[in-house]
Order: sequence, then structure tokens, then C-alpha cells
Amino acid sequence: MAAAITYEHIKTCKQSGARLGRVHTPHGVIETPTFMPVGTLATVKTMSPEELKAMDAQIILSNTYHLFLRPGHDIIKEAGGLHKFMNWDRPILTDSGGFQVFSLAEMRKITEEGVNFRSHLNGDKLFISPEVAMEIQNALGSDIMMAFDECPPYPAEYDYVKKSTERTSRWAERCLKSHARPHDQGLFAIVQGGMYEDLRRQSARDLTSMDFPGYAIGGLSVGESKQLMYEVLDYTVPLLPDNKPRYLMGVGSPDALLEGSIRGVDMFDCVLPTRIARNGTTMTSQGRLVVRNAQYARDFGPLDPECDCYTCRHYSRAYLRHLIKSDETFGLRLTTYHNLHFLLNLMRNVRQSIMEDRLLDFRDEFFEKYGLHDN
Ligand SMILES: Nc1nc(=O)c2cc3nc(NCCN4CCCCC4)[nH]c3cc2[nH]1
Ligand SMILES: [Zn+2]
Repeated sequence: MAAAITYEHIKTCKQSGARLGRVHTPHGVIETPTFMPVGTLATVKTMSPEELKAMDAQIILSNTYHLFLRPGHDIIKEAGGLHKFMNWDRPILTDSGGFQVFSLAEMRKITEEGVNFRSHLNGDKLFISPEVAMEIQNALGSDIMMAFDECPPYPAEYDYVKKSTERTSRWAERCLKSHARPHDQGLFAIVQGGMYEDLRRQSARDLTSMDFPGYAIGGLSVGESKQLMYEVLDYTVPLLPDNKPRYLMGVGSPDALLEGSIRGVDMFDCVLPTRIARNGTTMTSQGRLVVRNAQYARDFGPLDPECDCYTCRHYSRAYLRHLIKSDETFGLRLTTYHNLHFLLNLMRNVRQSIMEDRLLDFRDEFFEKYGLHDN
């Protein structure tokens, strides 16, 4: 039976070493490098599935931890799975809860068995382990599942990261063993190791020896500088098999998407575009633009003159500012629509630049316009 998730390499950019590919999943094909909008609670906040398709979102991300707490994976399973529950018939990737337990839950206690914690919603005593994380993701029916891992805090002592990374490798093996449907849902392992090259090497060696259909790079975008993140990518990405997808977790600023693609990363996700949109901060071809600022009160031009999205074709900066200042939900929808369209369009341009062997030139041109001269 065909493997659930397969990676098809199309070409490598002669100028940058970035790669163009396709990830084949039970719910369709993803062209890479790709950005995945985040739909934590089974919705990409304020967007409908039709709007996400209109901007060509090819895959979205949701969260095991959040859906476990509310509404509960049993309800979603009874609804026929997450695709049916949220009316999304394209690929879904679910994060395993490792990161969220540590960043959201209270009173968490980690043991070899798993993590005991209290719900950040109502204080209920809960427990997630590799086996529970797999039970939840199998109930959700996502196309790509993530192994249950610990994302060490940053900074963290070498010994702590070493013990944590070795436990994450043991947990990954337990996930593989307890995966109910390996042939029609793919399970990605998550490489850890903090900012320590030898621990990254050990983690990659452990996990690639278990032959997962795809590999994520975890433990980054946790407060370290972008330069340090790129340094870790420089030596970690080459440790991963080149015939499998590579997913950098939690990364979604335009510069990091470009630098990550150049280093051979295929998949990215981040709440950034949707989160900043809700306070009126937008990403435009001329850089960040905080449309709620007074300077736009009488600016009747489009948010981004170079953008052809629904928001930029029909509404002015003055109107967007008015809606955001008035806490009008439609304003959040319009800024979210534009920010997601902006990043999805950026990734389309990245793929086109790889096709034309000019991704470094594209990066330099983008940085010049976007105002990232220091990179
Ligand atoms: N299972 C799992 N393992 C990770 O190591 C991990 C590492 C991550 N690092 C991030 N960074 C998210 C940073 N984000 C930037 C915009 C504002 C909110 C936080 N998300 C992550 C998610 C992750 N999920
Ligand atoms: Zn736009």
C-alpha cells in the first residue's frame, strides 16, 4: 500500500541550494516550500475554508493539546474526524502537544511516562504521553501527525537538553509503535538538541534510524536570535534525509521563511500573520504597516499597492483603520486575509525563484523593499 506521505523532489535551485518539491498526502498534494496557516482550535481564526482555498492555502495546522482540552477528541472522532468537523478537505497537520503543554499548561510534571499537567482552561488534572498523543491524533484523523516531544526552553543547560533530547527519541519510538494507521496517516519525528551541535547530531541520528516519513526541526523559534536559528539550521538540515519533507516548526516571518527555504526547509507554520493581524499590524511589500496608526486616517489607497488580494482590491487603509479602531470583526477578517495571502504569495514567489535558479537574488530584492537591509 502506498505510504501515507511521500516526498517528490522536483529540482534544486542552482543559486541557493533550496529545493522545489511536492508532498503527497491522503488529502492532496502540497507544493513546497510552503507556509501552513495555523488553525489551533479547528479554525484559522476569522477565515472560512473557502477563503483559505481562494488564497491557495494547501495545508493547515491544528493542535492536539487544544483540541484534547476542548471540545475533546472523542467529539471530533464522533463527528467523523477533523476534516469533516471543520469542513476542510485538504491536508491537515496536527502538532502533538509537546510544545503547547510546556508553553500553556500549569503545574506540569514531566516523567519518562509522559506529562502530568493542569488544563489552562479549568485546572483539570490531565496527562499526555506518546501513546495518548497518538490516540488523540488518530481520532482527529490528520494527514500528518507529529511525534510527542519536549521542546526544551531557551536558554537551557547542556545536561538538561541532553536528557530531554534522549527522552524525546525514546518517545518518538513509542509514538511509532502506537500509531494505529501508519499507512494512511504520516507521522513526523521532531529533531531536538537545543543549540548544541552534538546533541542535534545525536537526535537526528536516533530519529533517522527509525525511518519516519518526514522530519521536523523543533526546539527553535523559542527566543534565540535569528542568526543563532540559522546557524542551527546550517548544520541540522543536512543531517536529514533528502527524500523526505523537512518542517521547521513555529517559523513564519518573511525573512525567516526565505532564509529557511534557502537552507533546504520545505514546510513552515506560524501564528504570526494571523495573530498580528488581529491588532492591526500587516505585512506589506514595503514592510510592516500598522494600519491602526493615525497617519492612515485619511489614506484612501489600498493597504498594499502591489497586492491583488480581496482586501487590497476593495478596501482602503482609512477603512481598515476605522474597523480595527472600532473593534469591528470585519476588520480582523480583512487584515488576516491580507497577511495570509501575503505569506502564501511570498512562498509562491519562492517556488518560482527556485524554478528560475534565482532565490538568492529574490531574497535580496525582497529584503531591500521590505526593509530588512541588515540581513
Ligand atoms: N511539538 C513541537 N515541538 C517543538 O519543538 C516546537 C517548537 C516550536 N517553536 C515554536 N515557535 C513559535 C514562536 N511563535 C512566534 C510568533 C508568536 C508566537 C510564538 N513553535 C513551536 C512548536 C513546536 N512543536
Ligand atoms: Zn492584500
